[in-house]
This record gives sequence, C-alpha cells and structure tokens, in this order.
Amino acid sequence: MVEKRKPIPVKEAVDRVMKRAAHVKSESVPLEEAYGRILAEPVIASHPVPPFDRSPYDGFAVRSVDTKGASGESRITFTVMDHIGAGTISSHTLGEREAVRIMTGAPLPAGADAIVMLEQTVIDGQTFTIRKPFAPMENVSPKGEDAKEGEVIVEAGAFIQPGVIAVLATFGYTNVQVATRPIVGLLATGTELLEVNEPLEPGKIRNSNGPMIAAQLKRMGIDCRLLGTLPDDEDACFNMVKEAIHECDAVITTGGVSVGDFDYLPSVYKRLGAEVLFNKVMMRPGSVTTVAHVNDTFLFGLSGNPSACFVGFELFTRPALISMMGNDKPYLPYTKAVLTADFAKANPFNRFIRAIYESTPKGSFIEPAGFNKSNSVTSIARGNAFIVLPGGTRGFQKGDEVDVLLIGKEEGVESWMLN
Ligand SMILES: Nc1nc2c(c(=O)[nH]1)N[C@H]1C(S)=C(S)[C@@H](COP(=O)(O)OP(=O)(O)OC[C@H]3O[C@@H](n4cnc5c(N)ncnc54)[C@H](O)[C@@H]3O)O[C@H]1N2
Ligand code: MOO
Ligand SMILES: [Mg+2]
Repeated sequence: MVEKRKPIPVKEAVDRVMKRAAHVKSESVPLEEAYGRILAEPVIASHPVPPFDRSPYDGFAVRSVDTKGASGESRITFTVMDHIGAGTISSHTLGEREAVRIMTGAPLPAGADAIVMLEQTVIDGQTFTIRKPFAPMENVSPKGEDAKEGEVIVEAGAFIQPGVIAVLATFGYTNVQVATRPIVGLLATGTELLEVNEPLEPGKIRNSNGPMIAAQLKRMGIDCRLLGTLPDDEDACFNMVKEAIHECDAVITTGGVSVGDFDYLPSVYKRLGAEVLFNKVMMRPGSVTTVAHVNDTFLFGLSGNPSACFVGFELFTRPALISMMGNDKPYLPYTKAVLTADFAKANPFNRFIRAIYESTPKGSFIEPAGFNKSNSVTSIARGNAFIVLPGGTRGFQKGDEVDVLLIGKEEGVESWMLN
C-alpha cells in the first residue's frame, strides 16, 4: 500500500528544522580570508577611532582664541610655523597668532583647537588672513568620534561584509575567530543520471541538481564533499549516507524521496534510525522534501525535480546551515511586489514560483520566470526571487500585490515572514 504522508505547513517545517540547527565550532582565520564568514567573537574597539584629534580638511591649525573678532573689515593675520601631512606630527606648540599648515588626517599640533580650511584664507607667503572667528574644536575630527575604546562595534554572529573587514583591520585583527563552516556531503541519486560530460542516451538525463546545489552552497561560502552519483539502489544509497554521516554536519541528497518504487531515501532513513522531522510540506514545488536528523547530522532529502530541489534548499537547507554558524539572519529577505502577469492556476498548497523581481523608482514588480512546473530547470536559471502565493487561493491577476522572497542576497533577515 502506498505510504500516506501527513503534510505540514511550511512555517511549521521551517521551525522544526531551525530548532535542530546546533551551533558548529569556531576557528581562527587570517583577515584576508574572513570575508563572507560569520563572526564568532564580537569586534571590540581596542582604541578610540580616530585615535587622536585630527584635521578633516586641508588647511591651517590655529588657536580659536586668536580668531576672535575676525571679520571682512578686520581680517586677522597668522604666521605659518610648520607644515605637516597625515602621518606626521608637528613638534611646534602654537603661540599667539601662529598656525601650522596641516593636511587632512594629520594630528592637531599642541595648542591648536580649530582648523581653517584653505578656501577660508587669503595666503601671502608665510602668512595668511581669515575673515571669521572659529569656535573651539571647529572643523576638528575629535579623538573617539567614530568609536570609543571598549565599544562593541559588531556583535558575534554577524556576517563579515567588507565594512566589517575594515573595522577588523582598524583594530589590528590579523586573525579573526569565525564559525567553522558546516561540513556538507552532497549525493545525487537516480539511475537515469548521467555526468555532465556524458552524451545523452535514451531515457537518461544529465545530473543538474548536484552542480546546482554545490553552487547554492558556494553562494553561502560553503564547499561540499561530493559523494557522487548513485543509481536508485537502496543498499548503495544506505551505505553511502551511513558513511557520510560520520564525517558531515549535513548530508544533502537529491531524488528518491517520493513514494515511487525506486524512491529509496525513506527506507534509508528508517534503516539509519533517523528521526524524520517531516516528509511532506504544504508547498509546491518541493512538497515531498524530507528532513531527518541522526547522530547530530542533518539529512536533507531534496526532491529530484529541479525546481523542487532548488526551493527545498533555499527554504530549509540554507537557513539551517546559516543558523548552525551562529548567524541570526538566516531567512530569505521578504518583500512585496506587483504582479506584471496573470497567474491563473489554483494553489492547493503555498506556491513558490520562480520569478523575476525588479525594484524601480515607480515600485517593485515581479513576473513568473517562464515554465514553472516542479520539474522545470529553466525557470530557476531565469529567476532571482520567489513569488509566494498562499495555499487555498486561485487566480492572481496582473496588478495584484504578492509576497516575494529574494534569492541570492549576501545577507538574510531575522524572521520567517510567511505561513
Ligand atoms: N504518486 C505520486 N507520485 C509523485 C508524488 C506523489 O506525491 N505521489 N510526488 C511528486 C512530486 S511533487 C515530486 S517533486 C516528485 C519527487 O520525486 P523524487 O524526489 O522521488 O525524485 P525522483 O523520483 O528521483 O526524480 C523526480 C524527477 O527528477 C529528475 N531528477 C532526479 N534527480 C535529478 C538530478 N540530479 N538532476 C536533474 N533531474 C533530476 C528525475 O529524472 C525525475 O524526472 O515525485 C512526484 N511523484
Ligand atoms: O515536491 Mo513536488 O515538487 O511538490 O512539486
Ligand atoms: Mg521519485
């Protein structure tokens, strides 16, 4: 008899996966390799930024007290005693109506408490005049204005984007403590599968899911262990997965998760004694996506159908792996957009339509990315987002506002916004 599966809502499925996403360890990496990793320690300012009062302009450092009373009719004259650029310290201490010619980034000389921009002066040899008074600290970039010593600048768990790299460099982190990347094994199953370099044969197709998933992982900065391609053979699949769970934090398979005569993943999970978190989700495509857990290893049983496989990864595998690295923004960014084409089909379950999203000054628009069945490979190539239509609806028209999840963004968001 065909196994009867109980479908659960997408949100419930996402929650069940996320609850099991345990943190991986951390490791130290050189700063040059830290981009794209997840911080395992907060970045704390080890000194004030800037570390000294400095000039934000090319100009003259003066004592504000000497500028009192300056006006167009009564200009005040200063004598230039020294000349410094960024990186150099003046040994001169300013006396009455003395100035140091100073360039952007250079520390204020002793006695100085204001900067006159070059454009605010009339220069004559070693002297210049000004026509307005300057307040104490006017045009000065004071020590600590950007960061105070001891301040937490970036929290642990943050995605290391180029700005975080800049802050790490500022504070002299030659090495950074980051979350280790989960070790992920990837296995494609299917007797019909040919390798990419093989010519087509009757009844066969090339394995496109394997390379696609490897690229989805790569987009997250995660390399995978390629476990190859296996025919629909229960023992072969069982042995491969059994071996892989000892070495991997997650094993991703594609194919063989439905109820067909050659769909062996359900019996593989049973033989492994794995806890199946779910094997039917109220969504299309990807309804048969199965997630299981055994010996601290996730088993992501993604569907063989390419679009279903892609959606299953983005909805379940991706946030789980991100959360395992301690990042608290694991979910796809959510937004809304206006449909620019009708979508007449009924949606018994939540539908995730591969779509082309565009944000313009006139608003955000979205259209399905062509042929959109579960077995479509082309719509994945054309899309950059999912249109999400709620289950139990039908007949969305051009002009309707729909829910959208954005794909391929460097950083995600903190919560899953849909049901
Ligand atoms: N009686 C039922 N039949 C099916 C059901 C169902 O509920 N009852 N579910 C359907 C749905 S929905 C999906 S999705 C598929 C899921 O199938 P499997 O995950 O078991 O995957 P396979 O049977 O192995 O293959 C399905 C399809 O995908 C192609 N495929 C497989 N692997 C790859 C790959 N690596 N690269 C490219 N394409 C791949 C395969 O050739 C098949 O065409 O089941 C429905 N059936
Ligand atoms: O899992 Mo199937 O793709 O629902 O489409
Ligand atoms: Mg099948």
